[in-house]
Amino acid sequence: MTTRVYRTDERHLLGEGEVADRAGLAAAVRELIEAAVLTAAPPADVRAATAEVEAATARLRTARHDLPPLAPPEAGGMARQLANPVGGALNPIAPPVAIAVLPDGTARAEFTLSAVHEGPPSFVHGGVSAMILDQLLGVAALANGTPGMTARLDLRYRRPTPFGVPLVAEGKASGSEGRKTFAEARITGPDGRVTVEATAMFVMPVR
Ligand SMILES: CCCCCCCC/C=C\CCCCCCCC(=O)SCCNC(=O)CCNC(=O)[C@H](O)C(C)(C)COP(=O)(O)OP(=O)(O)OC[C@H]1O[C@@H](n2cnc3c(N)ncnc32)[C@H](O)[C@@H]1OP(=O)(O)O
Repeated sequence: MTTRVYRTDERHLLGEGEVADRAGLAAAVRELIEAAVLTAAPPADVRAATAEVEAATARLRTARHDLPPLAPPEAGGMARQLANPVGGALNPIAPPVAIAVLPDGTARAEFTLSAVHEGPPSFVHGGVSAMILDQLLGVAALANGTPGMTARLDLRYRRPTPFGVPLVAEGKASGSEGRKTFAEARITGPDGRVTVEATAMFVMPVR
């Protein structure tokens, strides 16, 4: 099987106004997802809401692209991915994780997860923590000037990660050798204790 990789110039680029509209849609659908998981409305209301959601989906499907759109590059950069499943403003399934890069190259995000991210009862699903750390480590590798594809991601779940409270994820590149970049990161709970630690290796593929 070969997968076609689309070039950036084949992708639809959104203007700033469209980005704001689409981010608004994604935020509303994110609320819908939480409402769908947690609703205690009577069955007739659930069925009526289902019909309304189906109507909205049909309306949006009247015209579609094959792949998520991108935002135009900022000065001299690459076209920006806005529908990434970790923190992408246009992607309703993305948990609300906005990653900033600090002057020393640390990638950092403060975020609060919710009941829709539950794995073990009352705690965050380990795959959700892994997804967030993979992205944060990838941003740290990029900030180091040595981006790549995740080749290894090693996780140590030290304590259960709570939802509904502010969490901090931080990570940084620790070195690189040729096409390989190493990085480490962690998620910390509101009590300052680490819940998950991760190390990763990114490899820049040979084209
Ligand atoms: C096209 C652009 C690429 C980069 C773009 C980055 C943009 C960043 C932008 C924004 C930041 C966003 C952040 C994103 C974060 C999320 C990232 C993901 O989720 S990535 C999806 C999950 N990962 C995969 O699907 C990888 C699948 N695997 C592969 O494609 C290949 O295996 C790959 C590229 C990882 C390596 O393939 P080879 O053919 O280049 O590797 P060989 O030449 O065999 O190895 C090179 C060296 O690396 C070691 N190596 C390779 N893979 C290894 C592994 N899995 N474990 C240990 N060592 C490995 C080898 O032993 C070798 O080491 P020796 O030079 O001999 O010392």
